[in-house]
Amino acid sequence: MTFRFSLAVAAIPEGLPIVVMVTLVLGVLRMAKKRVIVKKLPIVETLGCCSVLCSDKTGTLTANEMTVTQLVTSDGLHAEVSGVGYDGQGTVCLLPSKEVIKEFSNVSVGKLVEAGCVANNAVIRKNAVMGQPTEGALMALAMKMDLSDIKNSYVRKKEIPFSSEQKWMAVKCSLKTEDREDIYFMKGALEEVIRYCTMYNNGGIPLPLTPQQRSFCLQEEKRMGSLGLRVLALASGPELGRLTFLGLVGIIDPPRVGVKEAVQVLSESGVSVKMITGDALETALAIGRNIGLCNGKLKAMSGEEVDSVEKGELADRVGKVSVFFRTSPKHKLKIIKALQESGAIVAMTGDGVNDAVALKSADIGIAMGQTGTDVSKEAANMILVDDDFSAIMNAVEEGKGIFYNIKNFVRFQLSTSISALSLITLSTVFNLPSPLNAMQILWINIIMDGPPAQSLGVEPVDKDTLRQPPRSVGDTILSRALVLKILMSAVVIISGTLFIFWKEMPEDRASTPRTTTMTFTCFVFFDLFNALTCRSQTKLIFEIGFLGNRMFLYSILGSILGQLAVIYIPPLQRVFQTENLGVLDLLFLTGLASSVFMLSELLKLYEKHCCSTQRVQTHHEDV
Ligand SMILES: Nc1ncnc2c1ncn2[C@@H]1O[C@H](COP(=O)(O)OP(=O)(O)OP(=O)(O)O)[C@@H](O)[C@H]1O
Ligand SMILES: [Ca+2]
Repeated sequence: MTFRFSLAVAAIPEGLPIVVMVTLVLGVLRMAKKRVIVKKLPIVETLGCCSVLCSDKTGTLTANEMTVTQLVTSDGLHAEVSGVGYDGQGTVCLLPSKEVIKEFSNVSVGKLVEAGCVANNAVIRKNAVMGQPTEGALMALAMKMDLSDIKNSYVRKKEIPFSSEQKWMAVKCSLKTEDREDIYFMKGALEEVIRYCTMYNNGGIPLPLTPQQRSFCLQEEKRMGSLGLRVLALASGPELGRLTFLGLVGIIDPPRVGVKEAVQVLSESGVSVKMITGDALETALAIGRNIGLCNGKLKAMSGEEVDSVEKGELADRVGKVSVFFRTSPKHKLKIIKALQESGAIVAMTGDGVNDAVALKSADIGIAMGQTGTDVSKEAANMILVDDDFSAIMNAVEEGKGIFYNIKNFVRFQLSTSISALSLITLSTVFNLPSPLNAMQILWINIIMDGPPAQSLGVEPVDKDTLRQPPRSVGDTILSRALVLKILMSAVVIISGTLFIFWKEMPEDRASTPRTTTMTFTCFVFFDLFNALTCRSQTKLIFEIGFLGNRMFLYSILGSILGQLAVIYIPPLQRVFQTENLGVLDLLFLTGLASSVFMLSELLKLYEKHCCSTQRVQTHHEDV
């Protein structure tokens, strides 16, 4: 009895957690090859449930390579800026005259560019920016007008630094040469900057800022924004609250290559992509359309609105919104929490310090490896090494594939283990000699937990499975359908093996080496055929191809050779209590064992047929 009990223990698939772990680790390694670093193992599996991807705009969807392309002065002069990069190549031309402006040849443009250069912490050295790209763009503009040295004629006395909540920054300076009163230079979002202004610059002379003038600025901001430009307002004056408004600059930041395609694939596979940005509505919408967010049917919500909506109501509304604009870090957090409340599994990508909190609270935080800040990388649990947004798509597919593969080997291991346990139980109950001895059970155990199971974990997963919608977190691995399939395979294996056991049993009911060898080999063959059909839940073997998984082929081949060795090599025969079998015996066993494979393949065919007729029916109903 104790002997049988220990046999039963051996038949438990204790290798299951290890196989799951190894499969996850292999997944992480595969992802590393695709330039995605995963910091926590379970994230791989969570990716398959991801239903919403929130992305910060600047630096994630766009390249964060900022260039000023146009400007408007407060007195209504328009100018276009040519040249990209930071080498000072390019010109500023007034429109429509195309007159090239240098230094202060036009006072209004000169003052505007000067403010952008002085209220600035970026340094351009060897054609590269050190500091924020937005500020780098303003430095490059100053270089194009030969104004970049003007910063040195001021002494900076104080700085009110930029923050994503405040959305502006200012410096207090005095001229080095003259002993004049201090002067403030401010830059930031228009609606913030204009609150500190009482005057506007008109050809070098400050005039009171009238409502008409304000609405002109707003209109210009919208116009530039709808071209997808980030708009910054500039002002200067003796005191915050008594500033003179100088004008606006429009900064282009092109979408990253491949983002549009990635957004499309993600949407098709059921992940809805949302943009959360600190920029203004028009800019956000233009970029959103450009990258094909929500097929261009965009619904937007501002940070202010996020604040004003009741907590419960927010969860209902965020799902339908695809662009959040003028947000601060605390809004990003609120939006993610609301999405999670509505039942979504949320991934969030970001690059800045201001994204860190949101990255931490999302189910999957994704940071940019090259341009991202260290804080964001620390907070994230996944890093895109090359800042390649489309790598997220690969990672999500990997996540879905791994869950699918885990299901496959769980099916394989459980059906084997149930069969082995039942055989031992049945023989005990009916007081028969044990159909399998201890060494044989051990061998079966190795096959069950070892290479064949492991190789099911690396089965390449077909595109159809990857395009399926994200599974819900509540989905268990052991669904009812899967349990039924496991039981069905187990019943076939048990009946087949018992049949051989009965057939090979001599009259006196004392089992001989031939009896156990036949029963044992029968069970092992059943197991290998079972593994073959477990390679896919839905696809027939012809569809996935016999040679599709090299690891699997090797491990099955190894198992067959091992089995033959156990039967035919004398020293092993002694250990396993086996004896030689004839070719006909082997052929007969192969034929019998293939039944578990055939049956399961037929079931797949039947399910496919049902599925397609169902689809046709629903299609008819749709019509
Ligand atoms: N260096 C800066 N100085 C002054 N104002 C700035 C600066 N950088 C950005 N702004 C203003 O603040 C707004 C928000 O910028 P911020 O960098 O916080 O956005 P963000 O949340 O990082 O954007 P995204 O989510 O798109 O990356 C910008 O639209 C711009 O008007
Ligand atoms: Ca950013």
